[in-house]
Amino acid sequence: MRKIAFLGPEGTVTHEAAHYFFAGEPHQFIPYRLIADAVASTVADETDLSLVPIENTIEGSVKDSIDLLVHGVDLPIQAEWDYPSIQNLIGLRAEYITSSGELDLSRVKKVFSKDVAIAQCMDFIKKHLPNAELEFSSSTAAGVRYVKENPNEGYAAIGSKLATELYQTDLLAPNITDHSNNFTRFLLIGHHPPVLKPSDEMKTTILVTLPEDYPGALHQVLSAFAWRRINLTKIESRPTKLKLGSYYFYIDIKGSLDSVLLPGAIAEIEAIGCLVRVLGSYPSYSYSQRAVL
Ligand SMILES: O=C(O)C(=O)Cc1ccccc1
Repeated sequence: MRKIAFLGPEGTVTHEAAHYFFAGEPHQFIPYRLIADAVASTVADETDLSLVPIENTIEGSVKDSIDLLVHGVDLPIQAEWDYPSIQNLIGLRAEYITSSGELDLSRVKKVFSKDVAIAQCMDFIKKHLPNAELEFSSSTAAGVRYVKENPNEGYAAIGSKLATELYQTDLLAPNITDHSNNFTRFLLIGHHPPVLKPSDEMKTTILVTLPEDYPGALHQVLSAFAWRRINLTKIESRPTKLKLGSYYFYIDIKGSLDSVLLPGAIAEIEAIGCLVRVLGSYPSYSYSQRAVL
């Protein structure tokens, strides 16, 4: 049985996703206050693995997670999954029912949620919650729990159905995400992988630092992949934090490090003076491939 750390408290989107990915497996899921705390527990060997949200269809990268992988820790990526992150408006229904029995969301004074979740529901907030201040919480479930603990204040939260059930709150409006195909990609990181079924798709993630004063270096990096017809699925620059204008490139590549061409491409970019760190070479699973274990 693996111990898997996740952003808590119980009922976060990550927790819901963990239940889905590991359905039927007797793993122990352990909640942490921050993604950084979850990952630190894996570094300290208190947990075997961490499940971290890395990217979202609407909001883009979850920067805390990318920066942890880039700067904070040296844990290999073992797998990735796509999960539909459906957000809901959650609260205590009795606070919003009018004398004629209708739900009046204009009474919501404050809405609590994780920054990425709020960003996924901005259209709904603008249209249906005209009087609500926005307040960030450390996770969606932390917001739902807070709303439960503070009744009669006109508070509501954005979070998962699982959180609605766990904190005995009501679903004020289901599925309020701005686009119906809102997916979040999760990474499983750590040194002790569970047994995984093979996937048709493998990915490799590398971190590249360009040599200084080398005009066209990024072009050369990209062309090392291009002429070998290796597909890149993501490239993002993150500051090295060492000096202004200096960046790491976080690159997701379709294919395994064991494939014929990829080691050659990496050797070529190293030859021009780039530093390359491999963050992992791992199976990639779509939502429908849940039975991976
Ligand atoms: O706060 C949560 O519930 C999380 O797990 C982070 C998150 C938020 C929104 C989409 C995906 C993950």
